[in-house]
Amino acid sequence: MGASKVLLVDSYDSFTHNLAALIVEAIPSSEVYIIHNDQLSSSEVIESLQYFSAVVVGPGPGSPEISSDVGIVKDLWHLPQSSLLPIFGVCLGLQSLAVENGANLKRLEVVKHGQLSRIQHDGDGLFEGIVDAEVVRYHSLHVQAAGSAPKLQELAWADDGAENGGRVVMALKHRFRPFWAVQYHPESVRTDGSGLQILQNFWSLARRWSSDHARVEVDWSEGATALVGQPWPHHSPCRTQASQQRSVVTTTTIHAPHLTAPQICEISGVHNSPTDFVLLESRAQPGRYSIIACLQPTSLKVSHHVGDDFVLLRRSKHSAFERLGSDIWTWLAAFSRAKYAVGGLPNIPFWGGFIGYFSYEIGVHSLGCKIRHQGGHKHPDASLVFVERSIVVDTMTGDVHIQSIIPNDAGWVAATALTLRTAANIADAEVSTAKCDRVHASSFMLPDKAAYINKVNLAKEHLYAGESYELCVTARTRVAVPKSYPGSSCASSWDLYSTVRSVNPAPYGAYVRIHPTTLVSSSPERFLSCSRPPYQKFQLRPIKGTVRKGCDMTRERAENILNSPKEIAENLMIVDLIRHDLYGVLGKDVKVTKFCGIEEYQTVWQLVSVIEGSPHFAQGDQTCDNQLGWEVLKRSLPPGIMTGAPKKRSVEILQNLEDDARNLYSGVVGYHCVSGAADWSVVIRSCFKYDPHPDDPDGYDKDEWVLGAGGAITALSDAEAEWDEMEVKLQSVLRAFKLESLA
Ligand SMILES: C=C(O[C@@H]1C=C(C(=O)O)C=C[C@H]1O)C(=O)O
Ligand SMILES: NC(=O)CC[C@H](N)C(=O)O
Repeated sequence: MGASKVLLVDSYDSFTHNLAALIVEAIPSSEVYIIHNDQLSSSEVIESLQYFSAVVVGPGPGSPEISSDVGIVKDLWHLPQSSLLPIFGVCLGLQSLAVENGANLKRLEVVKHGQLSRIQHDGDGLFEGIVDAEVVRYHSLHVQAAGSAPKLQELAWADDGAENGGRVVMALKHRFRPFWAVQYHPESVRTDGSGLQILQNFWSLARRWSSDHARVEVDWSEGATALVGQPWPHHSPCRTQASQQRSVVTTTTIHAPHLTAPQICEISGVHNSPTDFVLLESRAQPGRYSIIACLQPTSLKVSHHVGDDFVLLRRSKHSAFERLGSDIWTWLAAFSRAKYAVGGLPNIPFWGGFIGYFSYEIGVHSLGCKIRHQGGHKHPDASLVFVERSIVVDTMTGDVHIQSIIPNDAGWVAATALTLRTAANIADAEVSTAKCDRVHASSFMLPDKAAYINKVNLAKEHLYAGESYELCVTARTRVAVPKSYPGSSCASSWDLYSTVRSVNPAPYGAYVRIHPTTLVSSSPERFLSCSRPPYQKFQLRPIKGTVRKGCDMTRERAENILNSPKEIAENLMIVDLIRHDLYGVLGKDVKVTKFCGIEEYQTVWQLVSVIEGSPHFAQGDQTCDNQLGWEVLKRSLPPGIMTGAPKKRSVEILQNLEDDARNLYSGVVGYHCVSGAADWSVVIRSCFKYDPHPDDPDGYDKDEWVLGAGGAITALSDAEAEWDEMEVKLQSVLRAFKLESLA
């Protein structure tokens, strides 16, 4: 017997792949095909139904009464008898079933986003074996079928008490057609075992209905693939020729526990501002390794603007444009594949490879959203250097590894090891000389409080209307700093980095000077990492939930605040979104290994979760493996913590709410090693600047540093408290600057 095929109709939600994973778990040997609700015409969808055993209609933003929000979903409930098949609806799916059958649609008084409820049911077959279910809800709208939709039967309810005037419908079935639906999210990680059970029960009911009606699916054909594509999960490995010659990494290790990464940077020429320089620094747990790129004039720099169909390649004074086959990600995957290297030390995460950043807008583009703020096109949205020589400091053991992937480069490795050994002897005797004075600024342009509060309130309106479950609203601050020239007393960008790392020590510090961009980052947050293949493990570490430290804020008080339903809900929504992102490429094996742990940082306490996954498909030969990290990155950007959920609609709303492009802020910075390992942090608690345009008269005496800060807004957010939270995050870097007195 072939696999049971299920068609999953996605309304651009960020939990769809979680539902796909649950379907595959619930239905033995099933295959799930996912289509967007506007991908095919109604008649095409109806034509495709003959190949499927059942349809699942997923959740989504918006309203079942708005045609563009539900697309062809609304037509599924009016299928001609000849095309009828079992359908299961989730959330927006239930609401559409209800509305199309005449039920009343209302707004909840108190919306439920990421909230847990116990449900009561009437013992109908859909709930067989489920006694006491605790389920996660993500909805602003709800339906009432009793009295208005005689063809529908209510099956389950949540008692919201005074909040929403008593019972809220949680499940429905059609009395005459094989349609069942739930208002809650069986696929959420916090829904109990009843989530799996409800899908299994649906499948039993569906089988029974199909057998009673002698319904048999038509054998799969190429025509079906042409309509609905490949089954989930869909992953597209790079097909370019792998290089026959593999580079071999040359490494020498010295033990130098007192030699810090910044000292090594200073020895390696960081003060020479016109050159490029890159440091990724771990200054706090859970970071461990610091990576210093030893760039040469011939090091390859790759940059790309969102929307362009080419990359700019620069080496020494030469530059060339190269056309992208399909997009920047496939270009990077192909390049990485050709540069596959072996023989580095197994414990060191980075042997050589790309280091750099991707802007927020590049992620927005990958999502298929139109970019509203054109600021993004003036500056590179991706800027990377290909690092062949590097120094990696293991902050735990004090070992310093000097490595090169250039053939016959043992001479450089040995000479650098000697230089560092000598420096280490001096460092043993001295304390670090790195400056950490606050940087003089000539002006600050801070976000306007009233405007920010207005945006928070507008965001809440979108949440009440069911457009989004959570929105990460952010604002920019601009700081003008007198320009530093050789010999001047003004602070350089490296001085600024030294100050930022001392006022806000962070696990994912970064100093990335790839002209025309300079980034100074002290991010607490890993976005995505993956270990070296084979047996790759991917990890995301979202932080959601922030409490400011201070003398009145004990750990116990912070824990009480962070363990509140509001903060947990904020984090849960992102955990579910990230599971969806990872499931999208990896398929089955995605796990939440930590849920809402409390972690302490320099100025804040944060709620942190960890989601991990491994590819369940064969990864092919080793050289091919080193590019899967690019695909996972592409399909996970922009970071969900910086958008909210569902991602696409939230990004669209945020682009309208915010006044300018986010650029590097909300993007990612990190590396992709030639071995296939990678680690990217979220660009927050950071600032960046661009070299002035030659026509900009102000650019010669001032640098403009841009800082972003914001926070997740939920329906439970208090606008004043959100402003305070944004300020706390902003201050983590803003306090590295000091406003010059005008006297
Ligand atoms: C938006 C920022 O931070 C993000 C938002 C958080 C929150 O809403 O609690 C916490 C950490 C980050 O994911 C920022 O620092 O600007
Ligand atoms: N999760 C969902 O499908 C939500 C449906 C609808 N947008 C609501 O908020 O009620």
